[in-house]
Amino acid sequence: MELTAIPGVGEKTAAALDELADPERALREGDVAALAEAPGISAGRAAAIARAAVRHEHGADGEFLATDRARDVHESVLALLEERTVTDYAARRMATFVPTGAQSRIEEVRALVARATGRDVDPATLDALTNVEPLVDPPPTRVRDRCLATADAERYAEATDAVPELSVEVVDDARDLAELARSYATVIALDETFAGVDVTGDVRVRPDALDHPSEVVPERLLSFFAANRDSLLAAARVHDAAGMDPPCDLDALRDALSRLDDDGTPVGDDELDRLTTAVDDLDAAVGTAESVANDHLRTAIRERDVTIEGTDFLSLVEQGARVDALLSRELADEFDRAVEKARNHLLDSLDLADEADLAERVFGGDPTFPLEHDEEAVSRLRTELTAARDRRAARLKADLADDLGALRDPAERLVRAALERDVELAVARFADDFDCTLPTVSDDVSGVAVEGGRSPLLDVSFDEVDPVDYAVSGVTLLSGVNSGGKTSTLDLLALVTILAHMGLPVPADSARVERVSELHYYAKSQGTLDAGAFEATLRDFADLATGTDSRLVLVDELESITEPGASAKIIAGILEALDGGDVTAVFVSHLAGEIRDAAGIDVAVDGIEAVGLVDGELQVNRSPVTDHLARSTPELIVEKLATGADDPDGDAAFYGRLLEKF
Ligand SMILES: Nc1ncnc2c1ncn2[C@@H]1O[C@H](COP(=O)(O)OP(=O)(O)OP(=O)(O)O)[C@@H](O)[C@H]1O
Repeated sequence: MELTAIPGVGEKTAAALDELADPERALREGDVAALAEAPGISAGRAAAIARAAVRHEHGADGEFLATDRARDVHESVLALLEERTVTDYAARRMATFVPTGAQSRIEEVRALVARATGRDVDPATLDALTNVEPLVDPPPTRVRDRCLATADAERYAEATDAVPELSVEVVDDARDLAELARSYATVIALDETFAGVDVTGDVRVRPDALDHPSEVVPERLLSFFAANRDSLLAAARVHDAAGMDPPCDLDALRDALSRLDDDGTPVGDDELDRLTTAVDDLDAAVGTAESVANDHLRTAIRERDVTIEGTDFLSLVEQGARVDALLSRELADEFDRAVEKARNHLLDSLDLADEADLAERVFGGDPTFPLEHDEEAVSRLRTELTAARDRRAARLKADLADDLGALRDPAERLVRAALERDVELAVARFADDFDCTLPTVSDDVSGVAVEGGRSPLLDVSFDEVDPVDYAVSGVTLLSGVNSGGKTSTLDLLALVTILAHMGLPVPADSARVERVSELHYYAKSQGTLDAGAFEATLRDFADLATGTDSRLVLVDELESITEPGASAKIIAGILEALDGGDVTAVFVSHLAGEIRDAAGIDVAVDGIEAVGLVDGELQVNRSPVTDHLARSTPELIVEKLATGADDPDGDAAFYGRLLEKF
């Protein structure tokens, strides 16, 4: 797909979208989360791009929603759908459901609806969905124990880009490599020319390293899974709860994730835990072991009677001979026992079975009091333990990355499927909550016909909405009492038409909708317009009258834009212009009779009829009666007064004369 061919996508946006791994897939599937990952593209903009891409792909670049009121009704529909989503992703994805006149797009969404309405909306799935989010790529973290090395400037730039986690060093020869091997635990040489060089240290020659970044930096894969763990586990739960076929073995995924902590370090390995604790606690354990030994010696010395020969005593006094000699002679056994206690403490407390030889060298030597550890032996032990810990961690990372590598693509699919399920469940809930059915949308239908239509956009609760039957085609005036439901009927027609062209089910027992390419819905003006606004409105209608696309036109009380006499003539003229075109037009008006009289064509007039006044309240039949000019509210009130009047020469005569005027 040529990205700049999508309306609204310029060179800059196209370049930003090109940064994505698979922009075409994201556009095709309306994956707004993926689109919003492109640099500088906000979530709102991503939705607008996805909408434009959908229309473009189906050859429907024109705007179906031609007026503000039409766009408002669409927004209200989206709000009802969004309210029924669990994830932000699905809420944003709803914005890609646009009405179009393109049959292929309508069919595409209807296929989704067919899948969705068969779904069981169970609480466990909805609950699991709360933690599903689109996967994120965490920013690269610096890895300091490894580096890449190359003698080639181009490879250097390539490596810096491909593996930002590692520092890339320029080397000229084996000597440089050897130098690096002293600073890094592992050096990965990228040039074939280094194959076979003999250098001390862990130097690997991997000319293909940049093609396998997860082998060079398994940390990348591990931090990806660590960062997305909650979402992946939740997506796995969604699959289980909803009985979906997962793209990978979920137990294997759970097992691999349980071996990873939040910063991407492998966990759950006893040997790594042992080595890590041993390194961390070494100094403290040596100190305690020393105290154990010295406590033993102190007690032994305190309890011992020492007999000292005269010569020894003299030598002590005269030559300052050390007491150690005495210790060695008199307390050799106790010293040995103290050393053993210290060694055992060190071995036991740090669990050093494998490093016993090195550990034992920490205590020993000539008897002294207090007993002191051998710092050099401690340092050797520390070096050995640290190296073993790092080797173990590296191996575990490599093993875990190996297991997770195979799960990387399935993980994407797992989360995407769960998020798409949220979209489907929201549609299913919408259809269920408002008793919807899939309408017929076809070129063979003329106009719109709704049976048992109940608009969820009314200002009364859905349970209290009276079902409306109405079929209309061609150019029609809709008359009726005040507050009878004329505007609500236009809203219902607009709602059904928009939903039908989105491919979605409609809140009615049944509906047949002509496939059109534009909806023009004009809301009632809030009062008489000034000359400029009046002129602008007439120009709008001139465009509408001269347009050639198939259209549904809904207009609410256009007469309120100017004085009644002029309005009737203007509306009659507009209806004449629309008549005979590829248009279904419904004009709500209180001047239906006057307009019909002024029009040079036969204009159909339907009416919402008040069946009477009960306790001052109008009783209304909400379904317009075809070919019927409904009586107005004033007429009904005058009629009521005439019926109730009792003085034939007084009020009854007056109301009677008034009534005759209607
Ligand atoms: N199908 C319906 N079921 C229940 N209540 C309805 C229905 N249609 C309309 N109403 C109620 O009637 C009220 C008035 O409806 P609406 O504004 O559509 O009448 P109207 O004929 O356009 O009035 P006006 O002539 O004053 O413009 C609505 O606010 C709603 O409360």
